[in-house]
Amino acid sequence: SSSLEVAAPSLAGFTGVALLLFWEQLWKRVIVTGASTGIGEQMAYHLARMGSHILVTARTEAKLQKVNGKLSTHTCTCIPAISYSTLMPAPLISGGLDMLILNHIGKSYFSYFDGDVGHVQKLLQINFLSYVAMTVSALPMLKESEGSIVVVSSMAGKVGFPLTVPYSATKFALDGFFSSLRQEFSMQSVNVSITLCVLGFINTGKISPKEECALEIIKGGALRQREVYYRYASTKIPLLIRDWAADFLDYLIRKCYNTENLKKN
Ligand SMILES: NC(=O)C1=CN([C@@H]2O[C@H](COP(=O)(O)OP(=O)(O)OC[C@H]3O[C@@H](n4cnc5c(N)ncnc54)[C@H](OP(=O)(O)O)[C@@H]3O)[C@@H](O)[C@H]2O)C=CC1
Ligand SMILES: C[C@H](CCC(=O)NCC(=O)O)[C@H]1CC[C@H]2[C@@H]3C(=O)C[C@@H]4C[C@H](O)CC[C@]4(C)[C@H]3CC[C@]12C
Repeated sequence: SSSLEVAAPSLAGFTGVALLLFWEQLWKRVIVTGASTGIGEQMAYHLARMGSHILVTARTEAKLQKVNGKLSTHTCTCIPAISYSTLMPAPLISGGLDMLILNHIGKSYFSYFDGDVGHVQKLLQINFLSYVAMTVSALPMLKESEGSIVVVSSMAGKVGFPLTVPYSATKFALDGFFSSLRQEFSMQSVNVSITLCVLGFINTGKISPKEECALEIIKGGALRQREVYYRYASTKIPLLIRDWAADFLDYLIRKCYNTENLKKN
């Protein structure tokens, strides 16, 4: 179909071709959270081109409506963050769910940890607990479809980067929860895949564009990969160093930061 043709140039290689061939059978009904901007928005566009039925969520209705306008026939729903623990948009999807892409994040700061426990708690609610709640609500449908959960995380959820303490804590929590859950799925023969996406810094330029990143996430989820690394070399290599020489990696990371103008706590 024309939608698949649009996606084709970016999906090079064997896995890309295989993915395109089985797309229709694999998963069509997808929820993308935090899809009003950034990587989530780009995932919505890719999925729409591939013919998926998508439900996008975010707090700001106006931004979502703009995205929805570009998606034409697809569903757009505004889910406020506060409702995440209790409300799941799943009932809005009639006929089931094939893939849940958990991507949204709350606002944090890029500075030394300021000791604000309330902020850590709030961020855990948005970046972690809401992911848990949505997973629990979606699980019956995902079990039924033998579908996939895709969790968007970060290098800051694998390595201790400075200046992102609350954010990093929420991303490490995701790894713990979903890695453990993956083990239990396997032990109980639950055929729902869990893909954790480890992203480096994404920008709008040529080095790590959000459009390409979004496609890599979708590909990894559809192929039921355990983890996605984007970009591969610049995320995977530091993680290999971490496993053998953690102090050395910490030192290399610190060397990249200019903290002269930062206020110490
Ligand atoms: N950009 C980067 O360099 C990197 C990003 N990542 C990860 O990629 C994912 C997407 O990041 P990115 O595209 O930069 O994010 P954006 O900041 O562009 O988008 C965040 C999305 O989450 C929504 N959101 C914001 N606050 C809340 C809230 N309180 N409750 C619910 N939704 C909220 C926003 O919409 P609204 O405000 O309307 O609610 C928006 O749709 C995240 O998981 C992030 O950790 C990982 C590594 C690097
Ligand atoms: C600087 C980190 C990336 C180091 C790295 O792996 N480089 C190789 C590559 O990028 O390919 C960044 C890894 C995660 C980033 C943070 C993040 O996850 C979310 C926020 C995004 C926001 O747009 C900027 C601030 C962030 C906290 C961002 C900061 C940079 C990272 C720590």
